[in-house]
Amino acid sequence: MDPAEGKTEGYGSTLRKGDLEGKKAWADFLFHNVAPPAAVNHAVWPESPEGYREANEAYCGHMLRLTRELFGRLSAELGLQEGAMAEAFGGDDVVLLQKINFYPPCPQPELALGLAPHTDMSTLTVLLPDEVQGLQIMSNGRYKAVLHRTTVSREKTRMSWPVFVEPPPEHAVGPHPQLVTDEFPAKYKAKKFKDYKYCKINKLPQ
Ligand SMILES: O=C(O)CCC(=O)C(=O)O
Ligand SMILES: [Fe+2]
Repeated sequence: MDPAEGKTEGYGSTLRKGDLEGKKAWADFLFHNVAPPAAVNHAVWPESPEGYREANEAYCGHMLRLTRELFGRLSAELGLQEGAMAEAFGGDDVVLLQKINFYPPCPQPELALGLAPHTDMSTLTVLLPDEVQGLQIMSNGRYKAVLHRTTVSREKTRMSWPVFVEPPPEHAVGPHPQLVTDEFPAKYKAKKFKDYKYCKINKLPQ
């Protein structure tokens, strides 16, 4: 994968990123789209374990239902119609990007982090962690991107399976018109999601 070039599928590692706050990043990961069907490239899905594809497709169906439910509730909470957020983020073309994080045991966990502090680029992230502690939520606020990072364990491998819910790349994202008023003017410019992602990955102003 090469996120800076817009290739967000495939295997990657934080190891090569060098130093962060005097610590080493210590994680491997795999990204691949699971929805919509037109965005799925099975060539980047792992061939093992057996049944991976079937399990993932079933999981994706549940994720789509959950996403619809969450969008409905989040819209209602903002005083919008139930379908407003789902529609604003691409309707049936919404992209589900599966990531699998692998944090091997690290002999000196105090000198390492799994993932450096970051906010996700997605509209929503649904995270399935295993039982090994590691996710640290660093700040919080309703509907704001949450800064978070992960740590590593001395003895245990940790894994996590976030699904990033994203608008389609060509889809324009920006403040919902019904939420822009004289009192609350637009804080962000509307732009294509792929352009937003490009700026975020390359740390360019939005
Ligand atoms: O491993 C975790 O618990 C979180 C992973 C994460 O933040 C990410 O992959 O963006
Ligand atoms: Fe994250």
